[in-house]
Amino acid sequence: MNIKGIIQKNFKYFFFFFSYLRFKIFVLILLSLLVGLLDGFGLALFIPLFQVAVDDSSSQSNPELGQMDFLLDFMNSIGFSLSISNILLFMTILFISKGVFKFWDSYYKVSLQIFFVKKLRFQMLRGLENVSYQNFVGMDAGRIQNTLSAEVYKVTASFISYFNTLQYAVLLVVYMGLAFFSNWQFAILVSIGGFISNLFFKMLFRRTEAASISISNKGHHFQSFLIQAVQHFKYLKATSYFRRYKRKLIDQIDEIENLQQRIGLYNSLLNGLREPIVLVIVILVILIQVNLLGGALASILLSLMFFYRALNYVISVQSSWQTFISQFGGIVSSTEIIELFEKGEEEIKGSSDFGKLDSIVLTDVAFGFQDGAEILSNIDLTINKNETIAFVGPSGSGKTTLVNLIVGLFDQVGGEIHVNGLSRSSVNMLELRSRVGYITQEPVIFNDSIFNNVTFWAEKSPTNLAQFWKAIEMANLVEFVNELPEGEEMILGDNGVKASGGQKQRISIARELYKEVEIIVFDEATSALDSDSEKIIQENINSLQGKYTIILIAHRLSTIKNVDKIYLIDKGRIKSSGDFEQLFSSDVNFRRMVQLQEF
Ligand SMILES: Nc1ncnc2c1ncn2[C@@H]1O[C@H](COP(=O)(O)OP(=O)(O)OP(=O)(O)O)[C@@H](O)[C@H]1O
Repeated sequence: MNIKGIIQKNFKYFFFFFSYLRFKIFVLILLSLLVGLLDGFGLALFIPLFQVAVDDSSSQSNPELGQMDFLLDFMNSIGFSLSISNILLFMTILFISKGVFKFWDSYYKVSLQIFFVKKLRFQMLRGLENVSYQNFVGMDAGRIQNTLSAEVYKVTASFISYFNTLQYAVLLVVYMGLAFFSNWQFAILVSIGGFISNLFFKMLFRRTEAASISISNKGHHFQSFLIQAVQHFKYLKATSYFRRYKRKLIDQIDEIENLQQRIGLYNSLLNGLREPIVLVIVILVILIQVNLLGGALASILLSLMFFYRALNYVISVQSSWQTFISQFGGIVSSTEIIELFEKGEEEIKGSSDFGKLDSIVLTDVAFGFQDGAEILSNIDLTINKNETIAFVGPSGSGKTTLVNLIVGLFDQVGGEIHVNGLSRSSVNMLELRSRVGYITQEPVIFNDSIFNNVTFWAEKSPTNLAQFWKAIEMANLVEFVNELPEGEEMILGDNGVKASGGQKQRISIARELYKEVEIIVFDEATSALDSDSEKIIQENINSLQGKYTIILIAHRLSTIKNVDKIYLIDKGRIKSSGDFEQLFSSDVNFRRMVQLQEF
C-alpha cells in the first residue's frame, strides 16, 4: 500500500468529517491544544509552589522546574517574583484562561455538530426529493425509512464521540509532550507500554465496528418488515397471519440484540481492563525509572503528574473511540443513502415556459425498467386539452405505467413524447407535474385536518378559505364537512382512518381542485365502493369533464360511458381505441368485458 493509501485508510474518518467541516476542524484542534497547554503550565507550577512552601524563607528560595524553567523565567521577566502569592496568582490566571478556552472549545464543538447534522439531514431530504420516481420504485423503502429516522440519530452520537476522541487525543499529545519534556526516559517507557496495550484495544475496536455496521443493515431489514406490519395490519389481523409474521420480526430482533450484546461485551472488557492495564504499565515504568535509571525527583514527579493526566486521556480516547465505532454504522448508512439518491437523481431540464397544456402526444413510445422486459410498446396516442380519455385493460396490462409516462414520472426508452408540440426533453417536468392532479387507488390522506389536507398546509386566510370551500363544494363534500363537530378542522387520523373510502377519495379530489391543476388522473380504485359513493364519484367525474383534461385508469366500465376516447390496453400495447359505442360494436374483447360487468 502506498503512503497515500495508508493515510487514507487511517484517516478515513477524519477525511469524512473534513469533507463537511473543512478547516473548522483545525480551529477545534487548536482550541483543545490551548486548553491543554494552559492546564499543563498551571499544573507545572505546583512543583515550584511546593518548593517555595517547604522552604520557609519563601521569596529567597530559588525553585527549579528542569526543562520547564522557562515558565519561572517568564514570570520573572514580567516582574513577578517567585512568592507563594505570585505563583498562586499566576496559576489562577492560567486556569481562568483555560476555562475561557474550554468554554469556547465546547461551544464551538456543539455549533459544528449542529452544522454537520443539519447539513447531512438536509442533504438526505434533498436527495429524496430529487430522486426520480422511476429509480425510487427500485429502492428498498425500509432502508430509506430506517436511515432517515433511526440511523440519522446515530450520526449525532458518532459526531460527538469522534470529536471527543480527537480532542482527548490532542490533550493526550499535549500532556505526553509535557511529560516528555520533563523526563524523556520516563515518557518513552510509558509510551512503549501504551503502544502494546493499544494492540489489544484495536482488536476490540475492529470487532465493534463490524458489529455496528451489521446492526445498521439488519435494522433496515427489520424496519421494512415493521412498516409492512403496520401497513397491512388489518389483513394480518383478519387472517390471523400476524402470529406467523411476528416470528419473522422476532428473529430479526433476536439477531440485532445478539449483536448489541456482543458490542456490550467488548465495551465491558474495555471498561474492566483499561485501568488495570494502565496501572500495571505505570508501576512497571516507575520501578524501572527509580531502580535502574535514577533521575531528578522534581522532573520525575512532574513527568508523572503529566502522565497521570495523559493516562486519563488514554482512557477517554479509548472509550470515546469505542462509542464512535459503535455508532459509526449510522454514518455509513447515511452516506450510502445519499450516494444512492444521488445516483438515482432525476435530471430536471428544459423550459417551464410552455404555456397552458394544450396537447400531449405519444409517438411509437416504448418503456421498460432497467434490465427488465419491455412493459409498453408501440404506443401512439394524443391527449388534447379538456378531453377525457380512459385506459382499460386487464390487470398488469400497463395502464398505470402508461399514465406514469404521460405525467413525466417515467422516461420512455423508445419513441417520442411531445408536450404542446415541444419534445419532452425541452419541457421542465417539475413544472408539468405541478399542473397534474393525481387521485390514486388508495387516496393519499395525511394525518391532519381536512383544511390542511385539501390546501396542503396553506395559511388560513380569507382568500384561501374561500378557495377551500369552492374545492369542497366541487368535490361534493359540503354536507360531510358541515356535519362534523370540528368542521374543516377535523383531524383525519393515520391514512384517514376516520373517513370512509368514498370520503377519502373526495377529499383527495378536493385537494387537486384546490391546487388548480390542468390534468387530473383518476387511478380508479379496484376495490368496490358502495353504490352511493360510486354514483357520487361518477357524478364528480362527469362534472369535471370538459373543464379539465382527465385521464381515467378505469376498472369499472360504467365510469367511462361518456368519455371522449377509450384505449384498450393489452400486454403493453394499445389493442383498439374509440368512444364507448365504437369500441362496443367493433371490439369483441371490450364487448365481453362490458357484458361481464353487466350493464
Ligand atoms: N417497479 C416495477 N419493476 C418492474 N416491473 C414492474 C414494476 N411496476 C410494474 N411492473 C410491471 O409492469 C407491468 C404493468 O404494470 P401496471 O401497474 O402498469 O399495470 P396496470 O395495468 O396498471 O395493472 P392494474 O390494473 O392491476 O393496476 C406489470 O406486468 C408489472 O408487473
